[in-house]
Amino acid sequence: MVLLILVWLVIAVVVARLIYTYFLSPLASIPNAGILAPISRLHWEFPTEFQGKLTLELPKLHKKLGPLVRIGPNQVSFYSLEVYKTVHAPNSPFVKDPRVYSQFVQDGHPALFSITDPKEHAQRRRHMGILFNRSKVPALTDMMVETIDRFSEYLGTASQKGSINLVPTSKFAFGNTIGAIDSLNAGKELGIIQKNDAKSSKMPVLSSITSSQQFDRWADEQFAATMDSEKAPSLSFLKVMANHRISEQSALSEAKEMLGPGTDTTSATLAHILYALSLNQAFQNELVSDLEAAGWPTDMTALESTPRLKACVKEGIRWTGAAAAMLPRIVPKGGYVLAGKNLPGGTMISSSPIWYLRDEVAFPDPERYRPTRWRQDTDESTALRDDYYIPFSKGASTCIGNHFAYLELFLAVSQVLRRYHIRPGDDLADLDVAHEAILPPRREWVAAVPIGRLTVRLERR
Ligand code: HEM
Repeated sequence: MVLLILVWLVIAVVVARLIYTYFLSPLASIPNAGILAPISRLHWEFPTEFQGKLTLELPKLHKKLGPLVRIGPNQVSFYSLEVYKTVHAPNSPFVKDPRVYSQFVQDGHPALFSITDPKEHAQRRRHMGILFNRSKVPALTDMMVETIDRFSEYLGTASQKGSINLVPTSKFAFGNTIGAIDSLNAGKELGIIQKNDAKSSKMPVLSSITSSQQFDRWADEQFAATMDSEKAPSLSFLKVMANHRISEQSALSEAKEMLGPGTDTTSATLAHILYALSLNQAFQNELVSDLEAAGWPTDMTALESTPRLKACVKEGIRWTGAAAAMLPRIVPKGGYVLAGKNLPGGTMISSSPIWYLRDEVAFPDPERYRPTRWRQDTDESTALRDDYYIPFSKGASTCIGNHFAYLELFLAVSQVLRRYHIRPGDDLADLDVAHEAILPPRREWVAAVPIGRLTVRLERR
């Protein structure tokens, strides 16, 4: 009898919860991503993300269902530039969701990316400006050129055997990044890389970060070497940070946290640009002529004043959409009206900046790599284009590395072109080499990962 009552009680609670979730909750009037999505994130959002399809599927659903889609009991996805501008405004009351961003904290010391308290975040950002502001980034030019030289040498050696697949250069795995940095420095690869690469076929960033003991050891060694004035490079991120009101421990956490957002993004973009250039020989030749005429500059002002190079890189950043993640924010206490719906305080809302980069009106044929779209004179259509170009997001947490990324990409594209003529890979030899590359199929987690190969052949000039 008691058991029967218990069973009925459980059923009553479940039914009451279902009635609340589907009919009475303030989110009930928002269309659902899937029939079971409002019950638990495990029913729709988590499995879709696990497969790397969340940011690929949601824009299709938004097209059918409108600017707001419920993806979990308390989670809403939005796709509207107007809403994006409100949520990511400079003094926005929508803060980063600590449940998500805390996953990126290293050693219990939150860094810029994972700090969720707005005041603490604003203060850290001011301090970090000493390295990342537009006026400071050019100081990194020599260091970047030196590293790019070694990277170009590596490409030359690798391509002696034939076509090379650029995906390992860009494949998203935190481990790959560390491996690339470390093998460039020491000429050897760390064991952690193989382990991470094996694990990172699913949800790469999580699996990689959790297997980070070896990484921590490696980072500590790098830190000790950097702080040792005899062994240290003349310009060092860690030293500058540690000498500017940021504790040594926080400086190390900043450096570690930055490896993901700061390297996978630019390496994926570079790989996509080189691939696209291999398929558009006419554009590549024109770009080389411009760079030759400008004397292969390495100065940032000269690089960004070379219109074809600027168009090449800007379109590469748009087309690659390397930072694919949804950026979860919390609706402030008291609730907020967005897209005509009153969302209660505490709701998690998110959107991916790369959706706006693929807007069909702002960027006709968004899947095509078309640098010329950045060379049109300013008019009404370019205003829309410029408004939708938000690869680095907007507001208080807009990417602090954007000038760094531009300089790195300007230098990497131009220095690789200086040494090599980029031809399509052998498997693409039948393709017309005068076409606009189409975005290769991919999966998207925190970063975008091409499913197939991006091959090119390099011929020394
Ligand atoms: C094509 C290259 C890049 C793209 C598309 C990109 C994109 C983004 C986006 C969309 C955000 C916002 C994330 C959020 O709100 O959660 C972000 C933040 C960030 N990015 Fe980048 N990024 C790039 C390169 C870089 C580089 C080169 C660095 C460092 C050297 C970097 C470091 C950071 C950091 C530290 C943040 C956190 C900023 C904050 O919360 O104040 N990124 N990036």
